[in-house]
Amino acid sequence: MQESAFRALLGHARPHRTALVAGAALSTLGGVAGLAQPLVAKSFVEALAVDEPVFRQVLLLGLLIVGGALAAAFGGYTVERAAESVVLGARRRLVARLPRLRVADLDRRPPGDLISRVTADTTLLREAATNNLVDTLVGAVTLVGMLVLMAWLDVVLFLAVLGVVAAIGLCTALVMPRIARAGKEAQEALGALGAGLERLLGAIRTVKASNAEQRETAGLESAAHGAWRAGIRAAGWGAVAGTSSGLVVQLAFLTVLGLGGARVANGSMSVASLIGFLLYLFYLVGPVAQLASGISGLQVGVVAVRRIHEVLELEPEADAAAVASPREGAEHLVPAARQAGDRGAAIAFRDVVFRYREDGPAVLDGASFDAGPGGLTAVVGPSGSGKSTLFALLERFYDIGGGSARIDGRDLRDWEPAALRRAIGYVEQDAPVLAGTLRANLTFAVPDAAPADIDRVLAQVRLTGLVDSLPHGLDTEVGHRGTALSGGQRQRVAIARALLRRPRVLLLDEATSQLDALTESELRDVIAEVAETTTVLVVAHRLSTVTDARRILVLEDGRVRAAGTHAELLRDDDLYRRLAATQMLAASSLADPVP
Ligand SMILES: Nc1ncnc2c1ncn2[C@@H]1O[C@H](COP(=O)(O)OP(=O)(O)OP(=O)(O)O)[C@@H](O)[C@H]1O
Repeated sequence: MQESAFRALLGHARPHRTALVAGAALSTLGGVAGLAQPLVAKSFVEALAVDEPVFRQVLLLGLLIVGGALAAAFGGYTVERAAESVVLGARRRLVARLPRLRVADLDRRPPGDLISRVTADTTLLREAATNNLVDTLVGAVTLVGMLVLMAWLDVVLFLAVLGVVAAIGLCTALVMPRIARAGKEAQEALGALGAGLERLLGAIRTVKASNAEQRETAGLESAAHGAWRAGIRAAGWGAVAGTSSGLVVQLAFLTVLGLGGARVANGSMSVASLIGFLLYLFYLVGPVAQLASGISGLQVGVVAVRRIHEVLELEPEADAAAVASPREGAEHLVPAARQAGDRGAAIAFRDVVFRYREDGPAVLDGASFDAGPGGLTAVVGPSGSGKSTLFALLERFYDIGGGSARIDGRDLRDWEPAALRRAIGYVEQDAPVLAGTLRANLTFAVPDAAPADIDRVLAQVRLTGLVDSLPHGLDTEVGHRGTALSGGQRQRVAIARALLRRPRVLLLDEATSQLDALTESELRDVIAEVAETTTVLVVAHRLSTVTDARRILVLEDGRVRAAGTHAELLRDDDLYRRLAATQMLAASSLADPVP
């Protein structure tokens, strides 16, 4: 995994290799120009002393100063630019992938942690895939070059130095995994911090109402402390690596001095070679330090890359864009192909079994029913009996585990999820409204909706009055999660959004629970009208809203235990009778009174 993560890290740098090499070369050139300046300055002073013309030296010095500064600046800029591009590349891949991940995979990961992978981990990647990589490569190449020159100067001393380099390698090998572990813990703690923040801010009213600010803050502080502790540990191990390699180089210096002195004394080495050798050793400190810092940065980068690739490697759903031109046979599910006289899709579930987790309980346990084409089918049953799960399966948020589920005779698993969803209007249980304008929310599924269609659905959901009263009409901002709207208004926006799609299947999950009785009854008429050309499935806790459904399915423990009209179920099904009795619906039509 370490190796494949390193390969993945190189993969992020590869598209920018030309810029990285050019930037590193320019920076080096800038450094060399700096080193040459004292020499020219010396020649300038010498020329002055003997009263010679100094024009050449002044020109050269000017060139070195300006050229060196420009090369260093441009080199630094080129590397930083490549670094930003590495981050951009990773973030673009992540943001393109995240919304296409399967709901089941997203369920298992807190959104805050995913956000931290897009923001914090990509930032770490920035240094690793550019500066740390350049440092490691330049350090390694310089080190090898110097070792070759040393071997050429004196083999015995070279072998002594080689022993020292091996000791540095050993130190590094021992310390680096610890730096990697600390880096991993720091990133995980940051992920936990993101997840905690998302939990806190996502339910801030409940947090305040429960006086839980302090408790929640304590959790966040502990995550922040975790990141701090791990960061400090990584810094400590980094210092150990740096210091021990420095010490080892000093040791090498003394060894070479002693051994070299002896070799010079017995005549097997010249003083000039010893001086040259010692100078190389002196210069070895730079590349060794560069290599150590490069490698320790790469350790942290590898952790970040691993976290990024954990997301990138998750299997995405089929690309929605690919479904814009539907596969052969899928055309009839695309709304544009909705035929005149289309009555909606036919849904058939047979012995459907479904578990959220492989080792979890069967949430649907042999559910069978038929709905449509067209007509209103209501799904009722105790809380937790699997009603919302039925809708999630129809949307292919999850795939069924057993039995068969078909739409228009075709197995759900054979539909491209995106094509399937184009045919369905879905109003979730808590009717989410997104930050943005009212118009953006309404046309979310049909961005090019005609104004007349928007007006039509607004009238259907009884929102025309609200829109007229708003200062900016449809262009009014609804706030984060639609907080500027009331619960009932949010539900109506969500219903309007689904209706605008002119779906073949309309799924309403407790979609009118927050409406006043009058508006709810008006919407019931609209839904009845829609049901003439659309297969409508409604989940309702309040049975009063579904008594006139063509068919009512009674769900219990993941099974459809009974199906029929309100009157039939009152007559034949105990559970339905009990549900109806608690809502005082049974009085007029109950043949067999509730015990
Ligand atoms: N994403 C999920 N991961 C794991 N279990 C889940 C998930 N969603 C629902 N469940 C479980 O599946 C069961 C059925 O849930 P579902 O939401 O379908 O019930 P429901 O009939 O719609 O309930 P309610 O009327 O309260 O909305 C519940 O026991 C619930 O805990």
